[in-house]
Amino acid sequence: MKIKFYKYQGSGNDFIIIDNREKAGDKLTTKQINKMCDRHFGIGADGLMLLNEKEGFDFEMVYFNADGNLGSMCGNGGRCIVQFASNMGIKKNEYIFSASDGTHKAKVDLDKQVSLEMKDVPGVEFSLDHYVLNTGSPHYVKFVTGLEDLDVVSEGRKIRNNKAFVTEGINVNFVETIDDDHIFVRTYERGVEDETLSCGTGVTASALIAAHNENGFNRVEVKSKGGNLSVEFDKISDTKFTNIWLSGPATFVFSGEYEIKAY
Ligand SMILES: N[C@H](CCC[C@H](N)C(=O)O)C(=O)O
Repeated sequence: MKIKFYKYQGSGNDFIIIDNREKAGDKLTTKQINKMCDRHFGIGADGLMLLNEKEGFDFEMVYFNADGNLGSMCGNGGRCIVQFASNMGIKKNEYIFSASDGTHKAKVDLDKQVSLEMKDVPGVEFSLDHYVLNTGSPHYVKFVTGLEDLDVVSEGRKIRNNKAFVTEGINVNFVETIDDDHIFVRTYERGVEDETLSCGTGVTASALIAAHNENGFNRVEVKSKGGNLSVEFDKISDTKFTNIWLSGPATFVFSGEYEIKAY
């Protein structure tokens, strides 16, 4: 059986998207999704998304990690699926869609940048050398220097697999401060079990922790290996954030048909 797919990328975080309004992707198994995301035997991607119809929303986003399992919220994926919806003829000034962590608003700018409202962050756990918070997905944030040369895969994997996180998994972000309102972020992603070129929920988590204004409005520019993003938010206190918007490019790359094997 063949399935039509679309490939998108948002700051180098790349996704397969399936228009599932006619339920073409409903029966995909974990193994099939994993194979489609495989960079040697499949299309290649960090994750796969289904765009579903949902009553009361412009659409629903269902996100799978490259390992084929359902993931939690994906910030770059969310921005890509909004661009996809727009390209598929779902035109809105402001999108409202449903995802694993709740309702999201989004906007596509004239220059095709996509801004996505992330869920509020009600709490942050502080530890001696790192922070843990949930921006739709769970994130570990650690400030470092010399990030360009850090072995993110082995350092990230160690943290992701330590006793506290091994069962649920966690995404691990290493952050270097460039100046007051610029940071550089590299992320080891659970479910991909590798470094990705950018992780939207990770960039968001890192920006919240790096906020330069004590309270009130903040804007943090974030460099990732795959491109630049910005995060705007209102900081209520050191642990509470609201009105969080992640913005950056989200681009169609190619489309095609994939031959699905029976696994
Ligand atoms: N790449 C994604 C994060 C996916 C989260 C996933 N790795 C999980 O923890 O289930 C992003 O742009 O936010």
